[in-house]
Amino acid sequence: MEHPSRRLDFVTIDGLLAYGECLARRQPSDDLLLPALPATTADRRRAAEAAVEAVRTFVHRAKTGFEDAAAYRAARTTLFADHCAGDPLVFFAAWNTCLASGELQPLLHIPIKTVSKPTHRRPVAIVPRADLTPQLAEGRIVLDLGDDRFWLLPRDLTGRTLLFTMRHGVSRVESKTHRVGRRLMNRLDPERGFPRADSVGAALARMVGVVAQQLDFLHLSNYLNPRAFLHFISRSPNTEQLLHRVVAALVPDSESRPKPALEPALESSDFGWVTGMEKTLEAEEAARAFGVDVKSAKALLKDPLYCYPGGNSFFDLYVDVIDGLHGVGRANPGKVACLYTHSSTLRALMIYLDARPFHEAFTEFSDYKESQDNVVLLTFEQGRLSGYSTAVGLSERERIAREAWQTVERERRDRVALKPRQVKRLVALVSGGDFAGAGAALKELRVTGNRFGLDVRFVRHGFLGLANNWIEPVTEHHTRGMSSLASSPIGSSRFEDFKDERVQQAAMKHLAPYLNDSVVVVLGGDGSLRGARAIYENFGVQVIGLPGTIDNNIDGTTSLGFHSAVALANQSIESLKATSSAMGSIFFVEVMGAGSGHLALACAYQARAEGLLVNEHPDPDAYIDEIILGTLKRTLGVPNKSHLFVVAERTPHRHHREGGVHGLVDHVAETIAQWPQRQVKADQYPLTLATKATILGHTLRGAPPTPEDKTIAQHLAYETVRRVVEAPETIVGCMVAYRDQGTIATIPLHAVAAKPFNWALFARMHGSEAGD
Ligand SMILES: Nc1ncnc2c1ncn2[C@@H]1O[C@H](COP(=O)(O)OP(=O)(O)OP(=O)(O)O)[C@@H](O)[C@H]1O
Ligand SMILES: O=P(O)(O)OC[C@H]1O[C@](O)(CO)[C@@H](O)[C@@H]1O
Repeated sequence: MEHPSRRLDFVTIDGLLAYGECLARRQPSDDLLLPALPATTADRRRAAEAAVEAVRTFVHRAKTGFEDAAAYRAARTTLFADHCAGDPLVFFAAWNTCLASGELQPLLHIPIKTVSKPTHRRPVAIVPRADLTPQLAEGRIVLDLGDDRFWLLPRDLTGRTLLFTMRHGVSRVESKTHRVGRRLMNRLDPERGFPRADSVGAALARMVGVVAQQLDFLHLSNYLNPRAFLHFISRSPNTEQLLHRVVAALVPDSESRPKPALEPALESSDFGWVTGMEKTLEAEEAARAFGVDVKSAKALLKDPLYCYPGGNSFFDLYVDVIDGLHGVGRANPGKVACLYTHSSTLRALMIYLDARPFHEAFTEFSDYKESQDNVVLLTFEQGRLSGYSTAVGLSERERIAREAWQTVERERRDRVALKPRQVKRLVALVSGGDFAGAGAALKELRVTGNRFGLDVRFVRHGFLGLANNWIEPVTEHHTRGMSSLASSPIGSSRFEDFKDERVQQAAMKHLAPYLNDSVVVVLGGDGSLRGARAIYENFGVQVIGLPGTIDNNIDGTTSLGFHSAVALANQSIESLKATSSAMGSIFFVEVMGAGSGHLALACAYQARAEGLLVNEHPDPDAYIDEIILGTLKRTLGVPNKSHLFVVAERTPHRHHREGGVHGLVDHVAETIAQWPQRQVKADQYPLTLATKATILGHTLRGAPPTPEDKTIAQHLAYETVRRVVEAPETIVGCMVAYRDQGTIATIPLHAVAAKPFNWALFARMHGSEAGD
């Protein structure tokens, strides 16, 4: 993520004041509740400059966290009233000046109870067919929603709340093109809004009806009685209009309309003086005020911490929504609550429910608009909100992704030429960075392959070997002792030319004799699996991929080499911890993983390292200053305490252009030397604290294979051979994945994706996980 101070260096107090004052002079209309125009203050500039310091203090104080959203709001109100003289423009200028210099970033991580994302797995509400396991279904009602998705409902509502969260659909002023927000009394569009609201109601009624039948059938008491539902709306008329349409569908014969309650958490964003403006006009106005192009101006307006003139930021709304919905859940146990709200509320909810950190999820859901999900189904249980999904069809994004997937998956199957028991030969190669366990996999491919009557060949040095025709027959004698060998006994390579289709074409000449009755097994990381996919899709080679990379960055599987790399790293880490605790020294251990921090996290977690610097971190400089130096400030000098930090290769920071441990050691040593506690007093002889870096680098790729890696390798290889012989249509064109407890699954090569970083574990390591 680019640092805000670089993107927003055009933002100045003068620019902010000029822009804010210009907007504050807009003529209000009847349906807009714009903030009052502040009195003209000659000293507004000076007041804003002074308030910048107060914003900094606010951010500093915020880092210690807040009990709830109300406490956060109160602190913000004090900042506004006491340090900005209650002038929204002074607040606007001071706040956004700090935003532009990057000083507000820590707010995205402040612990606010009930708003911090839980680090535990959430109870899921809606799951795709592929993920529906007996464990998930246990004790739940499983309802088929169509489209291969299932809704898991509790068998009774004791201690739980069901929340049906709906947005208004299409209103007269559309949030796609305009800043709508809580200050504009918006109504449903008569032509498009009413039918949309009716379809939301019909879909909900259908689902409620189906569940009720199932509850009847299961002899469970029906807690889905629409007459007993609670209804909550915002102040905007369109939410009440939606409520009436939905209730008409849920209880068609009802005489009396339910009385909804106003719920503040359902209010939309506060856009202050921008309310009602066209978004393009807003961006043009900002571009003019700051003297930049529209694209640059949008970078400011789209920032989640950007505070609208006279209004709030998206982050403020997020805090209110998440805290407020927990409140609704807590206050109504055993009930079903229908919540009628706005797109920004649902966006906040999606971001919260997504497992990724706020800033990543914020980007993912940035295009959350009219055409997307209309109903979010939630269960509040054990103090937490559960997973989500749509009830009215799929969201636009989901549908597109799903259709594309189905088409490609059909094409994968169409390309499988092998029939059961037709395969006669198996050709294997290892590609990309080498890894432990390759030997064990190759040996098992040879042994099981021969047992199933296959002629087995190995290619030396990966795709490079294909291009050079280094394909060799293999016998028992070649693989003797191979399973315990480190790295790849048949070599590997990075061969960038293979991305060129002409080079692939040339390699095909050498594979020609194998095209009819053979399977090619590619062992390697994500890049190698892309190479495998290329020859499958471009030339119809019958390919199977096996995951092998110390990075362990492929989703849905453990990759070969990972466990061995962690085991070897652990030996060095434990040695360094021992000497650290004896000598009081500080150690930074750099492990590989320039593109992904899974290896670094695993090494750091099992060794109980003091901290972990990875590429995925949104702000490594802040991590160095706050966590690494902060920890050392507390722990240096504690008797027998070790000080060891794991650093992923090339993690960028401002102390060296190569990142990683480079420059870090000097920076830490120099900073520590300045600390008062390190100043030597007369007659004192403190321990000399060395600060050192150890780069484990390629040693981890050549790690000896652990029993775990050898076992995984054998499972993967055995299943590869068995399935390609017996049911090739289930495995050709796929990566064979190793799941927990020895389960083997296949993932189409076109669906191989990056493994998300385990932020939950990261948070737990730092003692900052939320929850009970
Ligand atoms: N898009 C592609 N098309 C064809 N071949 C590719 C493609 N991407 C990668 N390859 C081939 O796979 C090789 C290995 O890829 P890469 O260097 O990304 O390593 P990797 O398999 O991801 O392993 P590691 O995790 O160790 O980096 C490349 O050198 C190239 O030969
Ligand atoms: O030294 P090389 O071969 O360029 O590879 C370095 C990369 O390979 C990996 O070790 C994966 O094999 C990455 O962690 C690392 O960034």
